[in-house]
Order: sequence, then structure tokens, then C-alpha cells
Amino acid sequence: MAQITDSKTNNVTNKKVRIAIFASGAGSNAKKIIEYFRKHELVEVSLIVSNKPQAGVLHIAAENKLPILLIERERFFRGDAYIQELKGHGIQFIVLAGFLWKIPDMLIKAFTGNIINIHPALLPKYGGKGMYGAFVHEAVITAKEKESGITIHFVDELYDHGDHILQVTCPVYPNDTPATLAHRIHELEHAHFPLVIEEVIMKKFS
Ligand SMILES: Nc1nc2c(c(=O)[nH]1)N[C@@H](CN(C=O)c1ccc(C(=O)N[C@@H](CCC(=O)O)C(=O)O)cc1)CN2
Ligand SMILES: NCC(=O)N[C@@H]1O[C@H](COP(=O)([O-])[O-])[C@@H](O)[C@H]1O
Repeated sequence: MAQITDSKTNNVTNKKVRIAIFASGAGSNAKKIIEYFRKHELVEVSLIVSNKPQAGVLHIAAENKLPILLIERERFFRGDAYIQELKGHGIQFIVLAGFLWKIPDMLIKAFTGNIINIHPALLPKYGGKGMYGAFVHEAVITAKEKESGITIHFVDELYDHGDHILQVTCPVYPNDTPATLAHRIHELEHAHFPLVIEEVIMKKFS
């Protein structure tokens, strides 16, 4: 078993790095991430967090026998941001995969440098409040962009503002609809996000 060093405490351990996936929707990215790390030697998906009781990601969590944490607005934004629950699950790293609430400063500080997000466009364009899901693809198509893509970035106190880790482009065709573009973007996300998560965690914890 390889050894992991916690970058904050410098403790060396044989335990796996435990990650939580935050998602509000269908969870196709969460599914790919869970599958990628299923038998991984150093990383494990330990918790699925959602703010939507009917989110498809919760079915994916159940199918994979993963614990879930259903969060409520009041405690998330004006309480402890569920930090105690996350620490109680031993969470060291947070992945946002279609999570639609802003991560509060308190949670950012508790996991400084250890929260990453995937955005379905080439930031800094088409980011910020209101820019999520189909709204992003609609804006890209309306602007007659010739290309779009994905941005994987660290999360800071602002929406879509953190340092970029990876951007990958794809074409936008004249006859594209938000749905056809979303499908092309999802293919990029599924191909790249698990690998980027692994690379970032390996750099930080080993
Ligand atoms: N502190 C941060 N929190 C979050 C970030 C971030 O970069 N910093 N990224 C988002 C994900 N995201 C884009 O990648 C994003 C998600 C949602 C919104 C948005 O406008 N949300 C609406 C609420 C929608 C709802 O409740 O259904 C809003 O804030 O009014 C913008 C960008 C995750 N968190
Ligand atoms: N701005 C945030 C945002 O729009 N995130 C996007 O939500 C989708 C979630 O899909 P999934 O639930 O199937 O993984 C993904 O395309 C992700 O980039």
C-alpha cells in the first residue's frame, strides 16, 4: 500500500484520501468518478453531498452503497456549513460536480486548496451567477461561438474565479442545440475530470 502524506499535518498514513462529491443533478460526472476510484489504491469516494432530495446523484450513491449527506440552505449558509459532518466522514478533498449553490467562505477556509469544480465552458467567459447547466450552452450558442469546452478549477469565494487546472475545447456547430452541445461537453467531462482529480490529489497528498 502506498503512503499518503497529509499536506496540512505532514502526517504519513497508509489510509486512502477520502473525497466527497457535491452534486445537485443527474450525477453523470459523479458516476464516472465513483467508477474510476472504485478500486483505487490511494483515493476513495467516501460521501455524496446534495442539496436536492430528488437529485439523480442520490440514486447513484445508493447503487454504489455510498453514504449521502442531504444539506439544507439555512445550516449550509448560516450555520457550520456541515464542516463537522464532513470531518466526521474523514473528508479531505471536495469535488463539485454540478453543485448549484455557492460554497460559503467558512467551508472554503476549512478545505483551503482542496476543493475543485468543473464548469461546462471556457472560463472566464460564460461563468458566474446564473451560469449553470443549459443556461451556459444556450449563451454559447446565442453568441455564435465556434468552440466551447470545459474548465476544471480550484474553488475560491467567488463563482468560477479560482485558478484553472485544465481547459479542454470542443467545436460548436451551427446546428447545435443546448442538448447536443451538452452531450459533447459531458463526453469531455467524463474523460478528463477523474484523471484531473487523481492528479491533483497525488500532488497534494503524496
Ligand atoms: N465559492 C464557490 N462556490 C461554487 C463555485 C465556485 O467557483 N466558487 N462553483 C459552482 C459551480 N458553478 C459553476 O461551475 C455554478 C453553479 C451555480 C451557479 C448559480 O448561479 N446558482 C444559483 C442557484 C441555483 C439553484 O439554487 O438551483 C444562484 O447562485 O443563484 C453559478 C455557478 C458551485 N459553487
Ligand atoms: N456551473 C456549474 C455547472 O453548470 N456544472 C455542470 O453541471 C453538469 C452536471 O452534470 P451531471 O450531474 O450529469 O454530472 C455538468 O455539465 C457540469 O459541468
